[in-house]
Amino acid sequence: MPDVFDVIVIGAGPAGEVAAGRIAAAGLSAAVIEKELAGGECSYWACIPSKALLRPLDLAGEVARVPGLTLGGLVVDDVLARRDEMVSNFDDSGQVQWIESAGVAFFRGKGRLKGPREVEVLSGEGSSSSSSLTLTARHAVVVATGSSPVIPPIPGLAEARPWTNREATGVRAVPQRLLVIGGGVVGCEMAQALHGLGAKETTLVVRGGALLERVEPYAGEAVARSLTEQGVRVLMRETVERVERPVPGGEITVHLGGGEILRVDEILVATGRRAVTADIGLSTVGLDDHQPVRVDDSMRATGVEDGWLYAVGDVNGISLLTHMGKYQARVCSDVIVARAKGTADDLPGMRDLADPIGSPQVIFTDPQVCAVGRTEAQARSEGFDVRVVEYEMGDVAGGSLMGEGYRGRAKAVVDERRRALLGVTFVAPAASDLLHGATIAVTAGVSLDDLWHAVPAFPTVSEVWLRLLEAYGM
Ligand SMILES: Cc1cc2nc3c(=O)[nH]c(=O)nc-3n(C[C@H](O)[C@H](O)[C@H](O)COP(=O)(O)OP(=O)(O)OC[C@H]3O[C@@H](n4cnc5c(N)ncnc54)[C@H](O)[C@@H]3O)c2cc1C
Ligand SMILES: NC(=O)c1ccc[n+]([C@@H]2O[C@H](COP(=O)([O-])OP(=O)(O)OC[C@H]3O[C@@H](n4cnc5c(N)ncnc54)[C@H](O)[C@@H]3O)[C@@H](O)[C@H]2O)c1
Repeated sequence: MPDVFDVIVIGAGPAGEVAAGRIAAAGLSAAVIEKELAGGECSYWACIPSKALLRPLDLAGEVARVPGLTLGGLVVDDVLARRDEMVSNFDDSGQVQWIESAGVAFFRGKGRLKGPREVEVLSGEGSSSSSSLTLTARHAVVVATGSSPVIPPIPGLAEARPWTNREATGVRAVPQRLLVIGGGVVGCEMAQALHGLGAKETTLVVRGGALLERVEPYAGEAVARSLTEQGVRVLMRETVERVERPVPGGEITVHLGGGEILRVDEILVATGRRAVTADIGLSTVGLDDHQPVRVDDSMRATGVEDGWLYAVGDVNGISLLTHMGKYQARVCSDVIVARAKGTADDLPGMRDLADPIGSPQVIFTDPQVCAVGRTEAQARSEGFDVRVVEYEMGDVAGGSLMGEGYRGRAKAVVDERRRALLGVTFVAPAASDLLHGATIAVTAGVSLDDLWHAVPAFPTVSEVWLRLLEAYGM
């Protein structure tokens, strides 16, 4: 295997894989270094397993709304077996095969910058068979090392060996009594999944007054209501003060700030994630290794002489979402290839225009929260001339056909000056596929006058688009 490549990518998660594959497809030589499993957090411990656990619960909700259908019992072992299949039983040989078939050299080991354009690959660290080699990049190094969970400094918590997203998505035996700390996306999705799979006593401790703080407030309220109806105990404005687990693996005693004492079998910590920047040698090239790697809109790291370093995905801290990391990787690869070949590096696809608009996201709770662009509060704080329209999704014919008790709400944030959308949110069961229409409208700045001619089919839930325009006064 050569040790000089045009481009070296550190981390083979979704962002790193896409970057390496696209660079090789454009004719440059590329290497990717992975210390765990090719496919990254997303494939084995995040998006894929969490959605595999949530899917049957989603479907159960759908079936329960339609008279004439009876739901059979949920067979938890089969759900877990399907999850295992979806994560390829934690075997990444298929992904490695894809990487190699794309013409990318794959190195298993820990990648660490040694200086400008030089990356050390450490294999078998700590073992007697440890080895290291140094790779050199002719043009660029791309950091795609992702993120890791933050464990808050609560006395006794780290010693109690709490679950993170890894143990939660990889669950083998569902705990009867579960405490979830954090009311963000992971907290809400995993509280729903684990409660639905048998964690009868699930308590969600939220330090603020709302769930899902980054989306429209009504979305967090709808999810809080629904979790409560499902039997999850949602404690707002509550904190965990202290934790005791005297016997490893045994019962945990949790002291809450409000004075209550809970006894649980497991704690899931879902209090956000931190960019993986420590111990990857950023300080050897003059960068802070405690912060996300700051990049410009071509994904090039700022403050590095000669501009040979790039960062895509969670590690740059812009949007912690797989599809956005992969989009950034496409932008970054095309820019690197253009700069290497000396061709124009400012063509339309070569800048990150999507992140500043507000990345699309689906939160797979029941109801689902599907949002793109700015919330009303963001738009107002940025000084836009805002008008808001809302519509009850159960009131469109397609909505009522979804079943009894189907409820949902759509909200559009309009920029009055352009008569175009700044943001759209749908909060309803099974609404995920409505989102891309909104993403196109918001990203392309389609005017409401043009949207009027995009006639939604009857009787689908997408008729809510027409109702929103009518509510606006069209
Ligand atoms: C529970 C959960 C559910 C989620 N669900 C969704 C979802 O439904 N949709 C969505 O869009 N996003 C979701 N996300 C977010 C998504 O998982 C991340 O945004 C995505 O994984 C980021 O991709 P990445 O390639 O930047 O990083 P990662 O997926 O973290 O991959 C980084 C890779 O780099 C490797 N690496 C790190 N350091 C080194 C090193 N020094 N040398 C070599 N290799 C290294 C790691 O081993 C890893 O394989 C979820 C996250 C969680 C926690
Ligand atoms: N469906 C999806 O798209 C999906 C699913 C899961 C995760 N993700 C991504 O993964 C990222 C991480 O998710 P997350 O839920 O871990 O982070 P988050 O930032 O979404 O939520 C963290 C929550 O923990 C709370 N918190 C922080 N510190 C705390 C403390 N010390 N004590 C109590 N509460 C505390 C915050 O107030 C917040 O509510 C998100 O940015 C999200 O984009 C996406």
